[in-house]
Amino acid sequence: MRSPIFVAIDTPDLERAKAVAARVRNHVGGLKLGLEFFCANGRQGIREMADLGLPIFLDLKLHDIPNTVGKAVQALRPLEPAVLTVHAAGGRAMLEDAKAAAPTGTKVVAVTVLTSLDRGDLQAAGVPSEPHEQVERLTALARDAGLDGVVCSGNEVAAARKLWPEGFFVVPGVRPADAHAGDQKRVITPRAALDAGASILVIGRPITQAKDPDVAARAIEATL
Ligand SMILES: O=C(O)c1cc(=O)[nH]c(=O)n1[C@@H]1O[C@H](COP(=O)(O)O)[C@@H](O)[C@H]1O
Repeated sequence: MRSPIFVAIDTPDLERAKAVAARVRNHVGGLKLGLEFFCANGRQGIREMADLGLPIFLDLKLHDIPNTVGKAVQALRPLEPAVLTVHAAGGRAMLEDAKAAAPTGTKVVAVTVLTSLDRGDLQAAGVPSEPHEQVERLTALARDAGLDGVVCSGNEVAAARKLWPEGFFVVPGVRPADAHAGDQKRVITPRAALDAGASILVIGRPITQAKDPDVAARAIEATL
């Protein structure tokens, strides 16, 4: 079976991205490319990474009015990513337009509450809820809008899956027991995330910043 690990290749440097991906390709299930990579390398860069033969998770976290997001997703159609992200907070109409514009084979998933945020950050933004309440609320919104799944932390994925048993659950903020959390506030180990119901795990720095990314990916895989 393919590994549930999608490695987050967060770099603007195409050659470095290719080198890291080539090192870890046998121990991960796919490549996640985000804003940093896309702003520097665009659609051509995504195509070059797709040539390595692994599924591509295009993490652009689109969040705008429905028309703009729908047109942006249309512009991305030729890339046929395996997974594409939008922000659930964009609202139901935006989520529906994103899904309608995506290729049939693309899973459109909605980011609920970023794993870098905690209760205090939500309060400061005017959201008077605990992260898990807000994740549940936005998971129900994404489900009702016809999306394929959501992104949430491993702390909430069990509750979110209860609301949406057939949903596709992406869990970032994943840290092996001895790793630094860095800017992530809601973290979980890879094993615990899978046990709680994650469909795939997004793991970046614990692999990409390791002295040997392949060894790091293998060590994480061995814990699953
Ligand atoms: O959508 C995401 O992938 C995402 C959502 C979220 O809530 N938190 C989050 O960290 N991510 C992404 O997951 C990756 C995490 O990277 P590391 O913290 O280095 O493992 C980054 O590429 C983030 O952009």
